[in-house]
Amino acid sequence: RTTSSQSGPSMEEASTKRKVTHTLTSGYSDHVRVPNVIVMVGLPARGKTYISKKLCRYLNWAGIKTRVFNVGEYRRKEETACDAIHGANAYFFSADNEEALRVREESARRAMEDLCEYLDTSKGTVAILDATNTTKKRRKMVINFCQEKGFRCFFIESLCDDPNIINANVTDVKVNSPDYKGVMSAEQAKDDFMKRIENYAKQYEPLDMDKECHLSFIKVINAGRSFYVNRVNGHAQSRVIYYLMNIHLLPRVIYFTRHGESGYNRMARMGGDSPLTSDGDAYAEALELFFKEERVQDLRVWCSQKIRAVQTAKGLKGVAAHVEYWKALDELDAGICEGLTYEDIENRYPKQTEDRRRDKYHYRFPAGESYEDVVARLEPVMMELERQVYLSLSLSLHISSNLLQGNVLVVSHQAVLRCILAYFTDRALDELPYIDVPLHTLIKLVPRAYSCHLIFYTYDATRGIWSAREGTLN
Ligand SMILES: O=c1[nH]cnc2c1c(-c1ccc(Cl)cc1)cn2-c1ccccc1
Repeated sequence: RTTSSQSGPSMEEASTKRKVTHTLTSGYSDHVRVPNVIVMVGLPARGKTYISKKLCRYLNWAGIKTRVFNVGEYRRKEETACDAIHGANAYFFSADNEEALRVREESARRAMEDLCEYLDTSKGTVAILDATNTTKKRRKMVINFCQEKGFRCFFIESLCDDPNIINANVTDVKVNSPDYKGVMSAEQAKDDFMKRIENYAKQYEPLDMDKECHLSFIKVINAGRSFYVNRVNGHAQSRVIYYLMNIHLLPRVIYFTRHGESGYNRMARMGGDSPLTSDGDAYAEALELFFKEERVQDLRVWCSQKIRAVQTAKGLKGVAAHVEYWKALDELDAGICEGLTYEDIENRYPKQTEDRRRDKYHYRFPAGESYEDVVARLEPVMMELERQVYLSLSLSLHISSNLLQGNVLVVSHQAVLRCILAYFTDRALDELPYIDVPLHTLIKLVPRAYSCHLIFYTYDATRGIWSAREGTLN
């Protein structure tokens, strides 16, 4: 049985033939998993791919298996197959180019086929159809397809008339797109792309608040400055809306570090609440110097409530605008294994050790937590991280641009930072518990359009010097 939040079942609800079954995941979120198709709507350069990729990364991190189906990529495959480079020619996207229309129809069909296979074989719960879908005719086709299959349909339309944002998009993303790379100069590519937008604009029918009011959709206006929401259905859709209302466009820097070395680290004991060693203290001092020199404006420090983390952040009161302590940032609770060495655990609890080795992400310590539990309790932190600059973005639109620097330093623990970094780097959940997060290493994360840039600063306590490297997480 599917429930609908608004009065009476909506059209696609009534026709949903698929019997909804409860799929108990790891007992944490036994939500009803109706396959959802999220359908992007909007002109080119409205951030549809940006939203699709970011949403996909967030839902997977939250344990909701999701995949993006980008029709442009199918078209490019089609073009390579027939050895053409239509994409680098705005005329390809005009409505009166018969041959082009056929290629585009074919690519949309292939994308829908793969999307259907993904949901039908339960590889995933949410599929995101990343395409313009700018006419009622096209949207009707998608709705009929979903009805036949018993998939729930949810539209995300991105409307944007702010030239600054569109320019940022075309400059950041479009000029580097495979359509243009190596085919023409950035200037020509930008020009051609603006013509491509024109071609779509002629046929564009925005989601009609009256004639399409039976559909479930959200209109995002000007990169999240305002929203219009219609007929939200079920768990996945409400998570999507909650997330969209917290993400923003603005790149800002986020720093991460574990606490300095603690007494328990030195004794190879798990968890506990031990203070820093002398090396740990040296790291805390070096961190203070680092941020004095880095001259980060309006730095906010978010710290766990463990002694070793509080001591690590102690010196930052002078350089940070604000230091706050989150229990949600405390280390994974090892329950009955708290305070034991890894050796003790292997000797005393061989079965637990084997269970953990087999599935480290879902394994929960008796009277303790699993990585999955830590991910769930971190969600408010992630939202606040995203919202943090979002607020200053809206503030800055009325006050001044220097408020944009909503930079945050997170002082936490190995397991917690693995969960947070997996979110930003789109790491698979089964790899998450093995991400390398060494002590005395400050990680600087600079978000980009579709990825993020990482810099690792390692402090050598004996020689008292920092060394930096750019790169990816191991
Ligand atoms: O609304 C847009 N219009 C044009 N461009 C856009 C957006 C958004 C955006 C959309 C919705 C939300 Cl909730 C947040 C951001 C992101 N971008 C983007 C900008 C630069 C590079 C890559 C993507």
